[in-house]
Amino acid sequence: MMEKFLQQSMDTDEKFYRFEEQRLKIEDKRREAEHARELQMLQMLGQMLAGISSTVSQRSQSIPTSPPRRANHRSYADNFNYNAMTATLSPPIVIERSFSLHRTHTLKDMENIFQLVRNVIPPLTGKRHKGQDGRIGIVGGCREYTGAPYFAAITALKVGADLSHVFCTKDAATVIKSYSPELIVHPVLDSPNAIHEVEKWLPRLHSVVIGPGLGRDEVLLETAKGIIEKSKVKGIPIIIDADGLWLISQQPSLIQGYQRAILTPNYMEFSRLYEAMLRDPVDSSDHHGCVLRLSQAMGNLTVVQKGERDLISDGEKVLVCSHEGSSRRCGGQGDLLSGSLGVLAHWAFVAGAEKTNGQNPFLVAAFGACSLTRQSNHQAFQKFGRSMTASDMVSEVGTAFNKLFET
Ligand SMILES: NC(=O)C1=CN([C@@H]2O[C@H](COP(=O)(O)OP(=O)(O)OC[C@H]3O[C@@H](n4cnc5c(N)ncnc54)[C@H](OP(=O)(O)O)[C@@H]3O)[C@@H](O)[C@H]2O)[C@@H](O)CC1
Ligand SMILES: Nc1ncnc2c1ncn2[C@@H]1O[C@H](COP(=O)(O)OP(=O)(O)OP(=O)(O)O)[C@@H](O)[C@H]1O
Repeated sequence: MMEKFLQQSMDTDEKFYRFEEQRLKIEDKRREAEHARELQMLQMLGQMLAGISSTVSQRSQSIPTSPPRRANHRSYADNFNYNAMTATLSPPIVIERSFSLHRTHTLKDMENIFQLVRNVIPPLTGKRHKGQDGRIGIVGGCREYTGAPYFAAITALKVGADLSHVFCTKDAATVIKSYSPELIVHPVLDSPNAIHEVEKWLPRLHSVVIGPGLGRDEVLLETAKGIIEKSKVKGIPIIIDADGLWLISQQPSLIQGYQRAILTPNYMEFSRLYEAMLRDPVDSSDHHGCVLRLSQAMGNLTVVQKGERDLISDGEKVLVCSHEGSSRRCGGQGDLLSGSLGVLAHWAFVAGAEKTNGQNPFLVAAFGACSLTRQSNHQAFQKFGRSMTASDMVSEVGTAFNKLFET
């Protein structure tokens, strides 16, 4: 009976998406025209600012704050034609410095980054339709672990995604559905043509989070590998967490150099990856250097090293998120982080260079997700103390988000 229910639910989804695809095409055309207008205005603005920027640029060249920009940095915004805009506008010097946080960072620097996060959040207006603010896919959930994909997927919705899909094994699907009617659950990961089953959905997804509750079964890891490869071909932002990171530590080339990927290792996962890539143990006296080096070794993709302070690097800069959380370390906190990052990575990616002041959107997204996770932790701990669990944190996501980004 449950299978029949799941089939019906998939059929309904299928129908909905056919209609939605039509609507999206129309909406895309409208947005393209809008972007062209914006671009024209920005080019005019760029010309006006050209005189001022050349003076500031000359001054900034004497300040050795960060390594040179990656040659392909602009590719983040290619889809949206922002490369023309960044070529016209001068580099955002002030924010550039505030991002160079490997030595010192002030409250003002932090506020600048918070502001960039606020910039990428899509406004709530009556003009948008279901799906536009984010369709996120979570790949994970097996017989042992059903909580992790649930936490990630529900957090994505609470942050503001419109639709959250979980791709899990058959065993896990009914359980995850029973936690929440809000989630769309696909019991496909252990089916014979699992990769194809997930691939069908990829054109409709804005980002994928791979790993929460995936487990380490060889067949499932092979499927995850196939999904990563298909997602890369489509240029979808990929967040890799938990057992997804186990896979990457075995086969780093799978994601190496794909700069639309964000890795979110905890202490153990970081050590595994670092040793696999750098052939050295982690230097516990130089956390900043280690996260920077790992990102570089992976081809400058974004690495979020979770811990007492979250360190975020794209191989050029290191951001530190030490927003107050709590001393409670219940399982599932990393799943909230990866789920929220799924949404924020999409928002930052499509927001365009002017909203992130030309900075790597995934750094901005990661800083937002870390702050949000820690704020949710802090609020839940205030209420529940030692009995606080990840579900209590999920209940705080909405108010934490408002407090950080909408006040
Ligand atoms: N409700 C659910 O369904 C949940 C399911 N989850 C899912 O579980 C799966 C496995 O994930 P994982 O994190 O347990 O595996 P892994 O990385 O091998 O760590 C294992 C060992 O590493 C150590 N260790 C960890 N942190 C450390 C630190 N900071 N500092 C020092 N040591 C540290 C620690 O070792 P110990 O202290 O026991 O010696 C720990 O036992 C994965 O799919 C995940 O998504 C979770 O999301 C939770 C909620
Ligand atoms: N020692 C700490 N002090 C304060 N906050 C921490 C500490 N360690 C982790 N955190 C917070 O918890 C978040 C998740 O980190 P954690 O190391 O628990 O991930 P994880 O092990 O992958 O989680 P999960 O249990 O979901 O697998 C971090 O982003 C950070 O906000």
